[in-house]
Amino acid sequence: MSEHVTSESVSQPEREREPLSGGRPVLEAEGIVVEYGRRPALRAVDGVGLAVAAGEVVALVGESGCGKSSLARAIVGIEKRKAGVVRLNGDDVPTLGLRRRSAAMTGMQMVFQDPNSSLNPRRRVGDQIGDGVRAALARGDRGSDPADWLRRVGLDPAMVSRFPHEFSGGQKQRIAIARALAARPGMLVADEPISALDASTQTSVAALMRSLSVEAGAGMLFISHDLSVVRRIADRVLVMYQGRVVESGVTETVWQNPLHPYTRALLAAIPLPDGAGRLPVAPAETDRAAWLDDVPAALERTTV
Ligand SMILES: Nc1ncnc2c1ncn2[C@@H]1O[C@H](COP(=O)(O)OP(=O)(O)OP(=O)(O)O)[C@@H](O)[C@H]1O
Repeated sequence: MSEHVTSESVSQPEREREPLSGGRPVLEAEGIVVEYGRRPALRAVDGVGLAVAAGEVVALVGESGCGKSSLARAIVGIEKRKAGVVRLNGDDVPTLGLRRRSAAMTGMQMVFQDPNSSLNPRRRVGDQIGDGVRAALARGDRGSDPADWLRRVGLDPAMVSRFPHEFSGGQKQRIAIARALAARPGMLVADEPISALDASTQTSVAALMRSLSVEAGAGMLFISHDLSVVRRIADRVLVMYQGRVVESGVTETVWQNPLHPYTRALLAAIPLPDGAGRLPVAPAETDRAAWLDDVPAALERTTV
């Protein structure tokens, strides 16, 4: 599935830097390092920097275990950073526990993979969307009507007093998205928000996330294994491999002309219409070193 990589084949042409495709940066992260355990520590994120502009969708892709979730959690501030800084609209984002973070950092909202664990089964969906509305009000932003949010995510506003179990998985994820956006965040971080959904609803939920976040002027970091959805909704893409961003750029540019061998392997493994094909398996140990050595050239065009 993945192409053969040798030390000769990894040298890349120098590329120009791509501008941000949106406006001003809402999120800036520099030198993020996340480690787990001790002696030896596992370095899950190894010095990643990125920026996301207001109204821009940036996708984060890479094989399982490459550090995407760790990076997302470090950005939001619910994972401890060993090093690095994160700024939201110029203000430092501290690392806090989940509960303290929700109170302090409503300017950045996260959408998780499983809406069953992110929604409270015992609270009416309108009340849960109301949490988002109250967060916006607490920051001095405009309020909004939870029922109207249901309408905006394609659900019947009359369902506002129902409980989560009365909705399908895709509908629950729409409710989680409504709650996040009702907080009027500057930045939405979505960690595999469509992978737990039926294939039939994945694309529509992803497209909805894009249209609502763009409309709200929020930036979005969108983590997904589904490269066809990524191509469709992301302005830019970051390719992560073994804790580092090995390539980034405007989505279509990366698709048409991937510079890094790992990106080429990743794109070559896009699932075929019949469902065959998967993300590439990791290369042999010798090739791993070569892939990581190749990072600077592929990042030349891309530093954000
Ligand atoms: N809480 C933790 N404690 C110890 N190791 C962890 C923890 N969370 C993640 N890891 C490890 O860190 C590495 C990166 O994991 P992470 O979940 O960030 O990857 P990922 O790219 O999001 O994977 P996936 O696509 O499968 O969700 C993996 O080796 C993982 O086993």
